[in-house]
Amino acid sequence: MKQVHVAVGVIVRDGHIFLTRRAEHQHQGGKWEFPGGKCEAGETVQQALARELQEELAISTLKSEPLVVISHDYGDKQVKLDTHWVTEFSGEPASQEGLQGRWVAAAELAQYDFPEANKPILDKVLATLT
Ligand SMILES: Nc1nc2c([nH]c(=O)n2[C@H]2C[C@H](O)[C@@H](COP(=O)(O)OP(=O)(O)OP(=O)(O)O)O2)c(=O)[nH]1
Ligand SMILES: [Mg+2]
Repeated sequence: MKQVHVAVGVIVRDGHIFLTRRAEHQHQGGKWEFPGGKCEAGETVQQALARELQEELAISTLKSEPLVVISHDYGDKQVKLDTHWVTEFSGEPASQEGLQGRWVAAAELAQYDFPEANKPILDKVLATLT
């Protein structure tokens, strides 16, 4: 099965992370996630990240750096989560697609239900911010 390459942004400001909630009809629906989406043909992961954050949250990414890359097999779908810190951006994140979105304190991230593949991302984020 083909692996889906996903650009994922951990948007951080003042010890808080911006989370969005996946729509019920989507893969891993209802779970909280770090914003992002699939890389399109011919795009670098940074370009895909900037495009997705513009589309989903209407922010412009000014500075990002690699955090971790995770390959995970959900059985029905194989994903590669190419995860980046987003440390500088312009605009105020606002969920554009009718989805829920909110700033969450790092110490409260563990209370949220994330997709299975996110575990190592959470561990790294918590190790860095708490
Ligand atoms: N953006 C994002 N995706 C994640 C995370 N964790 C995780 O397993 N994923 C998976 C869910 C999806 O299969 C894929 C994200 O692609 P996407 O945001 O374009 O998802 P999508 O639902 O539009 O994809 P599709 O149904 O059209 O195939 O990566 C996460 O933290 N953020
Ligand atoms: Mg998405």
